[in-house]
Amino acid sequence: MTGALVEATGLSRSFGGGGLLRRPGVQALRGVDIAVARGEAVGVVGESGSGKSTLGRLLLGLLPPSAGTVRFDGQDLQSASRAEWRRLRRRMQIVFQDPFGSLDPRRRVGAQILDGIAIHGLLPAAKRARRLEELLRQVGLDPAQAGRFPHEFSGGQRQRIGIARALATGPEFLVADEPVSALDVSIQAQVMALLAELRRQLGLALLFISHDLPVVRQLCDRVAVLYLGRVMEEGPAELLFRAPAHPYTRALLSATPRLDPRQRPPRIPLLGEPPSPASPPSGCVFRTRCPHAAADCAAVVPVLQPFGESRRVACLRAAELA
Ligand SMILES: Nc1ncnc2c1ncn2[C@@H]1O[C@H](COP(=O)(O)OP(=O)(O)OP(=O)(O)O)[C@@H](O)[C@H]1O
Repeated sequence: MTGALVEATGLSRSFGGGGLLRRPGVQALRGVDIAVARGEAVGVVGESGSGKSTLGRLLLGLLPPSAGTVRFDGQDLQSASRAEWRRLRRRMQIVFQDPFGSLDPRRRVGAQILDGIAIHGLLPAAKRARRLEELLRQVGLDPAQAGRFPHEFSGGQRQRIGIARALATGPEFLVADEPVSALDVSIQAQVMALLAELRRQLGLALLFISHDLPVVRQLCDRVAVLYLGRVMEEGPAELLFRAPAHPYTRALLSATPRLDPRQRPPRIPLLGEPPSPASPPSGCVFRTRCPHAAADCAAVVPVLQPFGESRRVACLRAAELA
């Protein structure tokens, strides 16, 4: 892909194996080609063990590949000198799945957020407090909380701290490795909305690793489907989810009933819109979220953007009543 910020070609990675008993190793990635353009969000989906996290780490240069190359802004990570590597490193960051595990419980969060800035010597000490304040505001936290320890925050707040820490060095590329899967369902949407907003504001390129296919569909421009370390299918998110070409992608989507095109209910009119003439779905799959659950409304579904303030809720019953 021309103009890609991050581009991997023929990426393979194996773990272990060999030794006296010549045990076979694990081939985590096999000849993966993938590219992420500036400002683009690429989703990586696949079942557990398919190589998603390994791919993320290889793209960040946190793991060396067994074969293949990774280029960041045209620079080959493998052949970068120490000084070049340091300069590249601050331009790419990661948000981990487990915000608690990725924070040091004995250090105040403000100091941890500023780690990257200190390591890379990015700002004079006098300006760091100001930057910290800005970062905390950016992720929706109160700057007055900078002196607290990780255990004094909720799970969602801790993930916001992890995001602030990743943003501190002003990266252009962010790998988000299952960033919300360790969070309460009610909090997941807020953190996803934050990521989407930050990506828009900062023009971040994003590699978004997730099991949650609906979220990937909402957030990502393109999606790569991994299976046993190989990319089975890759393409624009909307197209891939609407008309998956590969049988494995179809199987993956079928395992997520909400996304299987054959099982998806017809489009539900938004509040105030006249009900669709198409036959309404027979049951409310989101009944717990439905404000009219007691009534016989057919469905309330998040339409197009199922998170944060951009959530659009539709309800046949409400449309009839409006
Ligand atoms: N450091 C390691 N040492 C040995 N094997 C590893 C290592 N890291 C990953 N693997 C193996 O490589 C394969 C791919 O792992 P990876 O974590 O990339 O998958 P994943 O798709 O991210 O899985 P999950 O969704 O469960 O996180 C797995 O079989 C895993 O056991």
